[in-house]
Amino acid sequence: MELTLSDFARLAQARVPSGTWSLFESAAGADRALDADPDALGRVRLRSPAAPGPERPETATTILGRVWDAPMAIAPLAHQALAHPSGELATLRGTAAAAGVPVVISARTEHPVEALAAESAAPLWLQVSGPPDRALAERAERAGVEAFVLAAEPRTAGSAPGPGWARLDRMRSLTPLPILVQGVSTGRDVLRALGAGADGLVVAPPGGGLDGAAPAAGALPDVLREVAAAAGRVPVLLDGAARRGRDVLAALALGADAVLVGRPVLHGLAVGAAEGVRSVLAILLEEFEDAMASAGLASVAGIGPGLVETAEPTPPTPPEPAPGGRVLRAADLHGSVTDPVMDTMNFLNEVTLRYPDAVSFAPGRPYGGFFDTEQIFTYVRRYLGHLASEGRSPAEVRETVYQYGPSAGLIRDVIAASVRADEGIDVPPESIVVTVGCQEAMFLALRALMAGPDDVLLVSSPSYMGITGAARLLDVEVAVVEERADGLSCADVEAAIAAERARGRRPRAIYVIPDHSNPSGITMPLETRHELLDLADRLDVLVLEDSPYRLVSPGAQIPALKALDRHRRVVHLGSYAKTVFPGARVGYAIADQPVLREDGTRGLLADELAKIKSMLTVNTSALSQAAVAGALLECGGRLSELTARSAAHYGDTMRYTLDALDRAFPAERRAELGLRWNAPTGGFFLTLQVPFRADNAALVRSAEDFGVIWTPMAYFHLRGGGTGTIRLSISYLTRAEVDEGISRLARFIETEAGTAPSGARAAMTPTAFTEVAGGHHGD
Ligand SMILES: Cc1cc2nc3c(=O)[nH]c(=O)nc-3n(C[C@H](O)[C@H](O)[C@H](O)COP(=O)(O)O)c2cc1C
Repeated sequence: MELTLSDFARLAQARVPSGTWSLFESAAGADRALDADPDALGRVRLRSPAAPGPERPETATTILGRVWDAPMAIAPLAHQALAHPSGELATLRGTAAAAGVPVVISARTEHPVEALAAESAAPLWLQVSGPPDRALAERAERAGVEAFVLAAEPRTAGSAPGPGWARLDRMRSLTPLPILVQGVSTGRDVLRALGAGADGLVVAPPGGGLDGAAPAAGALPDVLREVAAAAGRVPVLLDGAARRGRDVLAALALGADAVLVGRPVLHGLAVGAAEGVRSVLAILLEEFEDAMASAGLASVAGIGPGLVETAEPTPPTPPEPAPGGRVLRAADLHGSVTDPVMDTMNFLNEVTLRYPDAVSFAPGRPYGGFFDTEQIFTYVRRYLGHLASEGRSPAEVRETVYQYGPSAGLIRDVIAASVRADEGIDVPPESIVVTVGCQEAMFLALRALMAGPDDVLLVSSPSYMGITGAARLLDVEVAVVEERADGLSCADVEAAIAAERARGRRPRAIYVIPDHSNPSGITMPLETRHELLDLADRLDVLVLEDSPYRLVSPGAQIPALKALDRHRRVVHLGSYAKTVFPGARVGYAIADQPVLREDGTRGLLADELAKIKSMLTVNTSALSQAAVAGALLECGGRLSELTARSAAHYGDTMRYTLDALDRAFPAERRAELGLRWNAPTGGFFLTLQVPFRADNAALVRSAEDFGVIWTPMAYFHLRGGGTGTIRLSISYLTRAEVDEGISRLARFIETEAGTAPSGARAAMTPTAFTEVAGGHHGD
């Protein structure tokens, strides 16, 4: 008869004194109650496959860069000598004999870490409780420990214990090894842990929160799902409750990456020392293989939420691989998929979703108060009427909107007239390509200009993520020119070009946002614009000018670089997202640079961009182009007339926000705190230098304790920096929201600067929260 883990439990109970047995059951010493619901995983219903999987599925998995034989590890266990005198040493031997999986050594071990390491063929992780200790961290590293597990702070009756985040910070400063945080049980815990630099999470069963927050109310599957969803790419380990191989499968299907096995190991130890531990793990592993095979799974990567049978409809899940089929590994996909540049904003978005009551200074989206659904129809009709007035027949008008259209765009003439009227940019329609948002214009320009591996794009830093993301997608090398306090310096650009050339590279273009930049809010002075154009001419580079905020900023604007461009050095990347509406996804490129082809014919760079576009998006939606052209025609091509109201609104909100900051931090207080901000004359963004580290951890504290969200400027610095600066977007907020938001921000800043008592949120009235509800994704 094949033994199961419950057989081992029974045998163990018979062997150990009853006091020891009740200690194991209650786990006195684990600082928390175990298993609010011991069969939580057993009750998870798994779907049966259409066809069985291979008899011996692949159980190996990669966690924190190491391959494990199976998605399980040994939980931290004190008191092992009560199960068998050889205790942890036998556990280490038994584990190594069964499978290459880590053993987490309890913080309460009685053995020096060196002695355990000497005994261990299994990877060792070390649990750390109490204040992190440099000497121990160093000894552990020297002994070959591969990761640390930061124990949850003990709960104390009636009082909330310290959250333990300072310990994580401290531990982070002591070791380069991965640190996993134990005891997370809510999405909020996850955000805090990730914000403080955790490399992995150990999920507490319901009832065991990390920071003394209310114990997770949900059942284990819900808790696990929530944590796994918030964790993203960081591994999630479920702490306990696996009693059968099928439980391991259920845990993984709910989102865990592995499970920690506790008491079954003690049972094995009590029954047969190292051999008992080996048997227990071998049984669990074999059962796990069987469970995978019955679920039709060939490998651990194929385990997903689709496996779980649910009563209520589930959100769409990634497709299961066909039985016996293969799954794609992210590591085999283009590097952009896993590049942190590509998901910098995810954390911010996650925070925004988690704290919907916070006032958010993060989103760079236009104010919605001026949108009017009917207007879309008016605009489209206006453009169709315009086509008819140009002599097109009804059939031709119909074809224009219903059919594919020219790749370069339908509305180039309307755009050419508009940029002439508004900006004094005098270019023929043929030099324009209408794109799917400005993002496509960037993509086309980079694709056309960046011909080989030596070509480099210069980008002023802090940088807009759209351009660095597009460069990453295209494998384009980026060289950074750091902005100074007052913006880009041409001497720095020249030095960067020289440095790149000295490295054998060919700088092709520099990307700039000259007006009210995102993210810094800085505007390039007129002299610098002339200087930059001269420099571009002299050093034979192009300037990619992206300037979406000009016409939604109050007052006269400094001429656009393209308006000053006498030698066709500027490719202007236009956007109608802020001026008309972002849902249209219409932008454009002005690329009037002459191109000499191999056959001696000439064309414009715009022709080449259109060629590329024909293979990317074919053409920009005719309906969207019609809506935008209709808007331009409505105002006689003068977009500035259409945007006069929104420009005044944004200008007013910017001034209002600056005044609110002034009131919150009068000059003297500002100086005491070392707090500074710039005062943009337009655009959506301003930046604040703050006297503390404005990182993800600070952002979570700000959202959670003060109800205010902002963007860390460090997100926009490609080569590090910006850690003491935050970006505030004013575009989406009403005056009431600005008032509330700045007063919350002020309390947060004072607290971070160590000058005000924490817990300010508790002092706020609940109505203050509900009145200003509304958090949104940032960009
Ligand atoms: C006797 C005993 C000692 C334990 N010691 C620790 C410990 O030192 N640190 C810790 O974080 N958890 C400790 N635990 C909890 C286990 O790590 C594990 O989370 C728990 O047993 C749930 O897993 P299981 O359901 O597989 O037993 C202990 C549990 C038992 C039964």
